[in-house]
Amino acid sequence: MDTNAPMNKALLKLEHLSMKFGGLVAIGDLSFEARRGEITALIGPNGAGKTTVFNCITGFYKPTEGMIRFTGKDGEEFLLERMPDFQITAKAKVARTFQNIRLFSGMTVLENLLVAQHNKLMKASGYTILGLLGIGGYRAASAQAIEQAKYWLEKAELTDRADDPAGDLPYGAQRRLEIARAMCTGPELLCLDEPAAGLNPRESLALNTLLNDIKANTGTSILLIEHDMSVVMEISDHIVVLEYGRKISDGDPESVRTDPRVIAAYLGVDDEEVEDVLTEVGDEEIIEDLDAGPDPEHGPAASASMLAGSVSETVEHRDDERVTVSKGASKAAQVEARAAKAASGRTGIAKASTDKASSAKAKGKKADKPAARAVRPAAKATTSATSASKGVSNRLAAPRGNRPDDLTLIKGIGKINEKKLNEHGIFHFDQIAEWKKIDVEAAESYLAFDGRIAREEWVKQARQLGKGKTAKPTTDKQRGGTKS
Ligand SMILES: Nc1ncnc2c1ncn2[C@@H]1O[C@H](COP(=O)(O)OP(=O)(O)OP(=O)(O)O)[C@@H](O)[C@H]1O
Repeated sequence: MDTNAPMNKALLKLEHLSMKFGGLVAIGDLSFEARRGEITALIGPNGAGKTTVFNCITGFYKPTEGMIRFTGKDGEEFLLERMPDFQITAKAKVARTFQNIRLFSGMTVLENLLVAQHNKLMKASGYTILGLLGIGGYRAASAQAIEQAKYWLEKAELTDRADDPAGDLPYGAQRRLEIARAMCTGPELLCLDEPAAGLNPRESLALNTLLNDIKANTGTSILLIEHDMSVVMEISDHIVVLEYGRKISDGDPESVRTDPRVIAAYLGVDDEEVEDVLTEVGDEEIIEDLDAGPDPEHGPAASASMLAGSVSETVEHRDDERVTVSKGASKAAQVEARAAKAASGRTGIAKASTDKASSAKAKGKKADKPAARAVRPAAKATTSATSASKGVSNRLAAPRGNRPDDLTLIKGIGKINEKKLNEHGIFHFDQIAEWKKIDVEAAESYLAFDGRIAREEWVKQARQLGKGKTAKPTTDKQRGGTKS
């Protein structure tokens, strides 16, 4: 692989990209670039449009507007939005992995890596039987393919499992195998869709090592969608943040993690992510202020952001569905509005936020939260609303024996979601372990998730955890019963 191509120059440039599904603007006027030799992360709350961006880059979707310019290492330019997906892989050398693992699970680990090089081998065979029998370049190409596979087996720490069926590997190892398989195609750009999803800390570390190794030694650039902030902040050179399909922040990890628009965009969506940002920023008062919702004096106007652009109040989604985005739903826009309003003498958003947080405290109450931010099809929302009104079927008034389980041991549940679950009468692993589809829908509704509980396999995790329970001290609130 060529590691001599000019580094830090734009390899991928998205220019005013938009993607609409019916009336739903999944991506709106998005521009950013990914530079050669760097790891660029694309982050944002659920439904922000990250996967849609990937699908446009890799040719799964044709964008409604805009350009995707890709400059190869020899200077050749490709307009990806005009190319069919197989050419994007073969000519521009863009490889990707998916949110859900897509390996040949019945094949061995090694076979998966060799199959990835099928196109290269077929080309070397000249598509003739003589070629396949070893005349011409096939033999050399096949030896090279094996070397390549061995190299990536080692890098992915999978040499010992080379002959095992891929489906038998632990989850984290399967993730690394997917990346190794993509690397066997010799990509210039590797697009990874949530590679750390469902990994334990040890597996996350192994993933970080692998990605850093790719960056340091191969010349392959990486575009990464990831919710795990420890991975994003640790390995990214450059982060682009989306909210409702608009770019709200773009910069290095340091500038992005302290950007109040970013913190705001994450609030109320995914408590783990919020907690991570909170920890990074270390200012509870800013968070309290952002969580307090729109400033009633200022009004939840359309975004004042040059970056975020306006958020439509109501958009249509295919013919039979309708999606509503609440007025003022963009929290990034709320932050900007407050920043603009900050009186003279205040030196920045942090000070403004602190002042407002103090005044909210002084009034002894917290402003209403803005309406739920998740954008989802009406049909689904209706089902969820029905389920939510019933609630989960096995809720309790209080934890049994005043000893709730530590639900944060379920990967995907942070302190905020645990609190919400407790408020809805869920305290124990066995309760979650028994959830049926309707219960999952009800829980998703009040946690404002869309498919995440199933994706993160909470029910399965709860079953396993139920076998070796971990209890934690009961709070007064929990002893006093629940709201639902
Ligand atoms: N094929 C499609 N048809 C209709 N709407 C779609 C389609 N694909 C995506 N969307 C909508 O576009 C919006 C952005 O979705 P997308 O999957 O890109 O978000 P995301 O940021 O990747 O979310 P997540 O983090 O949950 O994976 C969502 O409102 C989604 O419902």
